[in-house]
Amino acid sequence: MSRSETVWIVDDDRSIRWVLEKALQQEGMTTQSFDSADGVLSRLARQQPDVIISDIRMPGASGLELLAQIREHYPRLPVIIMTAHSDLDSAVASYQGGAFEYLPKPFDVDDAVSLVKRAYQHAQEQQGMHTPQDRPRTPEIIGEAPAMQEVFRAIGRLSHSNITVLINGESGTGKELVAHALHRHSPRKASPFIALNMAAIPKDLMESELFGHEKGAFTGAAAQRRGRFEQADGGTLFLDEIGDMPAETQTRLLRVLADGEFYRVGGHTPIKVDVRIIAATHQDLEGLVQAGKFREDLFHRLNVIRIHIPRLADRREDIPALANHFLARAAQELSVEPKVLKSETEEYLSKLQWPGNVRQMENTCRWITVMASGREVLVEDLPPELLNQPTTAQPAHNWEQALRNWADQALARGQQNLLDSAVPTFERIMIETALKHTAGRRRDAALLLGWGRNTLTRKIKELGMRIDGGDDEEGDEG
Ligand SMILES: Nc1ncnc2c1ncn2[C@@H]1O[C@H](COP(=O)(O)OP(=O)(O)OP(=O)(O)O)[C@@H](O)[C@H]1O
Repeated sequence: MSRSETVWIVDDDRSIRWVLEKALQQEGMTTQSFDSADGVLSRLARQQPDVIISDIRMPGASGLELLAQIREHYPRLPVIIMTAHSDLDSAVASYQGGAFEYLPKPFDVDDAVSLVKRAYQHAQEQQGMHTPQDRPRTPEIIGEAPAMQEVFRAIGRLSHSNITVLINGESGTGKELVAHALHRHSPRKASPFIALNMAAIPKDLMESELFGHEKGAFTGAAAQRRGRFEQADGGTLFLDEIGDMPAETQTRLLRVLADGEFYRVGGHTPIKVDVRIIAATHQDLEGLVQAGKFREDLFHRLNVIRIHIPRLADRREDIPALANHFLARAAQELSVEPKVLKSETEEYLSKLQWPGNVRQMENTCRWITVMASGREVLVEDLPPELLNQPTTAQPAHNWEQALRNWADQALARGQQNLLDSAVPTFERIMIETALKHTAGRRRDAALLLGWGRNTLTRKIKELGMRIDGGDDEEGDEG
């Protein structure tokens, strides 16, 4: 680097400022310290550093307010937010507010220094002053919907652990993005994140892909090769579409997870690795276990923490933000001006089913960027396949899926005795609906439900339901 990088340190705690100053200066960086965000805001108008590292809680403007101002006025200036360990909400907020990274306190000084260096390098790459390095920045995850907030919370909660995670969600919902975020926000972030899609690898190459092979191990093995496990040593191995893993490989994987060591194909020396596994699937793994297609013991080893990524149709409120994000990205890729959605178009897009989830949305935005004629995108400008689609018309069995999602999330939250609340709710809804259809006549409603009248009366009582008026038959109770 031809000139020394300038880093601004913002913290009301003098000892933290001091520690950071010393460490960064030792690495040849120029530092300037501030004891409040207010000081920084007034200074920024005149001068900008290369990187800012800021605490959240300070007298006056908070670090998050500072972050918001910087994002708005100096979007290229990377900000690292320091947060107290326990303060998960701030961690998530800083991440969503566009912080380059957040640094949990207390931190390791070396980590802080390497983070500052990465932030600097990233900003340089963004400005095209350096050729991109091998670590492409994972795009931020967009998600205001409650179900996505739940996902962010999980990422925050797991950010100090190396625990195995199983990610569930339909194809294109963002499983790989979340896996990558889990890695980036983990103690292993400085080590590799290696992704491998089980569905994309021919069955007979899978073992060598995962574990590597020795020279001459099989026809075509002309040289020794390190497998993905070795490449991911110290870091994270993301096994996508784990449900597609062949039975023999499952057995092998289970052994590796138990022993922490393996042999390359054709090899005789055990190789020790330290790898965190994140697996993902769009399939119902429990179902595969029951059908004998997935090893139960492997399932339990992977299913330590489960994160469910909702379908795009279950987080419609995020659709406009996602669409605008992808339009901006497509415009950047193609070096054209970004298209702008008319509000009717946004609304129309928000009502579609999106069976291909976020990936379909991303592809649609590329299509629009190339194909739409004007700068403003009208409904007519959308790809033809989106124009003749049922919109929010819910398929009749959607409630089953909704129920499934509900149960999945309740269990993921550690809830127990699910049926205690689910069954009465179910019965109450059925009874209310039937009574509505019969204008409150219990005898008829019982018939519609397929219960005897006494059963219905008993249920109404047990459920503590207050049924007002319309009951013409109280007298003939048997
Ligand atoms: N919430 C989000 N915000 C921004 N981009 C997203 C979001 N979710 C997904 N994407 C983008 O959508 C695309 C699909 O996501 P990803 O590959 O992570 O999905 P997936 O569930 O792993 O898909 P598959 O199961 O088909 O492998 C990616 O380009 C990803 O960057």
